[in-house]
Amino acid sequence: MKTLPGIEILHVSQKYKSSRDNTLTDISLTINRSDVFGLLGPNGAGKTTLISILCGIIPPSSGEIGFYLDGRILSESERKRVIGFVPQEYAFYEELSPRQNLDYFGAMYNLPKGQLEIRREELLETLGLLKSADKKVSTFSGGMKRRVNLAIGIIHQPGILFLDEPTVGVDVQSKNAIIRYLQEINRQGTTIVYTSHHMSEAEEFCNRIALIDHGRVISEGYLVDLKTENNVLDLQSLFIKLTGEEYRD
Ligand SMILES: Nc1ncnc2c1ncn2[C@@H]1O[C@H](COP(=O)(O)OP(=O)(O)OP(=O)(O)O)[C@@H](O)[C@H]1O
Repeated sequence: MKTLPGIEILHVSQKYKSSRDNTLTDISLTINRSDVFGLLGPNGAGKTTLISILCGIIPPSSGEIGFYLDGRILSESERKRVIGFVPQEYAFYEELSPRQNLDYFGAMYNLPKGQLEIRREELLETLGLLKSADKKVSTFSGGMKRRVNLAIGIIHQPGILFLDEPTVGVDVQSKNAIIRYLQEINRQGTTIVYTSHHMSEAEEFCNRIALIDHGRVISEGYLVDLKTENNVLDLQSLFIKLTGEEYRD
């Protein structure tokens, strides 16, 4: 894929009414169409706030965000169709089965019935959920719930996908399955923006990153370049070098 812009973030700042200081200050980033882009940083850095703004869940206090597809800027209604979001919290109905959940969320995107059925079965199979497809999600393990959460976020085949810690609290098998699947859809053309606290996972998965600390971008670029410039061998060392050793809570 060529290096075309996917998302342009210009001077985004955010101040919650209840807090004294800005949570985000003057964030400007360009995310390319072909990227797996990691938003990384210590606890409380502002990653979830930024991803929530990018998904349109909360408006920024100031600044602008442009979404591009095939080199042209998307309208508000196009954005809603093109964007997918996999939140950190589970976003499904525990009392429903994966099949019922996918039918419900697919209908919310107005997917035609036949198309939805094909997509639903494809996702259940690829994410290893077929055998439990009619059982209540409340009975599932953490790894299975994460995979249901992912399936729901991508039911409408988004062109731009945001994921907030998609592999938190899951075993290696589920983590690998999720990352492999995300790599595949990125190869097929989906822009991916994700947050994680797993540095080895992010190192394997992302081509570009932004390190956020105290609500500001303190470093951004291609991971290989950042490691060379900072004379470190891995992402974890880069993270510690740039954000320090002290606790953030
Ligand atoms: N709705 C809100 N109202 C007020 N303050 C908030 C709200 N949401 C988040 N914050 C504050 O904004 C700061 C950034 O939080 P955010 O969740 O965006 O960080 P994060 O980088 O995702 O952290 P973590 O890695 O712990 O998930 C924190 O100090 C948090 O307490």
